[in-house]
Amino acid sequence: MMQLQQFTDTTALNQDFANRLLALLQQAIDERGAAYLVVSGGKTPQALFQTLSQTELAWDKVTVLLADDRWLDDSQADSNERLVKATLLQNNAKAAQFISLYANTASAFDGVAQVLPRIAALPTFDAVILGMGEDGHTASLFPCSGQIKQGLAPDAPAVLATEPTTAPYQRMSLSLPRLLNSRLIFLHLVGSNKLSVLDKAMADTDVYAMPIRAFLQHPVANVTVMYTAK
Ligand SMILES: O=C1O[C@H](COP(=O)(O)O)[C@@H](O)[C@H](O)[C@H]1O
Repeated sequence: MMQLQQFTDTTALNQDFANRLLALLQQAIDERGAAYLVVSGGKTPQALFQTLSQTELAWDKVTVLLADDRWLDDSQADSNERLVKATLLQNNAKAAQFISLYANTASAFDGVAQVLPRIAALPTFDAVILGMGEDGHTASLFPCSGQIKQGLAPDAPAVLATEPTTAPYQRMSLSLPRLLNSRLIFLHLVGSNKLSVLDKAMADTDVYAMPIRAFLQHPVANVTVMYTAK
């Protein structure tokens, strides 16, 4: 199931999105003394992260982790961890805990044994913010990868290594069932090309061709799409 929220521009979207996230995180802190926020990397969320980092919240009670990362250490420009540290974990949000999806092993496949225990025992997330590529990938669940059936399986482990053939770097990605284990799921889209991809995703049901469908068309999960054209 999917609900589309459209905004006039990124400023309006980011303000509304930050307010929604704050309310969710505050509710989680009030109810269980801790909150869990899963974010995506790439270009789309950078301005949202900067807005969020300045908000008033007991950030020391918030744990932040990525939905996926490229198999790069955080000194590398394309590391999602580097992006989150430079934009979200700043200002007030500097106090948040961060769980890395990276380990210093030669390949992501070798790193799974180290990363899996960090994620597998976490409770239900409070909010997951997904991104989407133009091929319909989300997190690092790529349609072109040999691991896509494993990543979308209902009994998949919490994390898996993936190797896209149409994008650079091996990846570490949370799986479909681990990402679905969240109180709320958002899909963050900026640009009319992403709206066209969303339309294509809603027009068919083959999840292996466009993995974002597994979230948008899930029979129980409710995904809120936060969209602006510019
Ligand atoms: O490779 C990735 O791509 C997606 C989409 O990125 P964007 O630059 O189009 O916003 C992102 O959600 C994911 O975290 C990232 O690793």
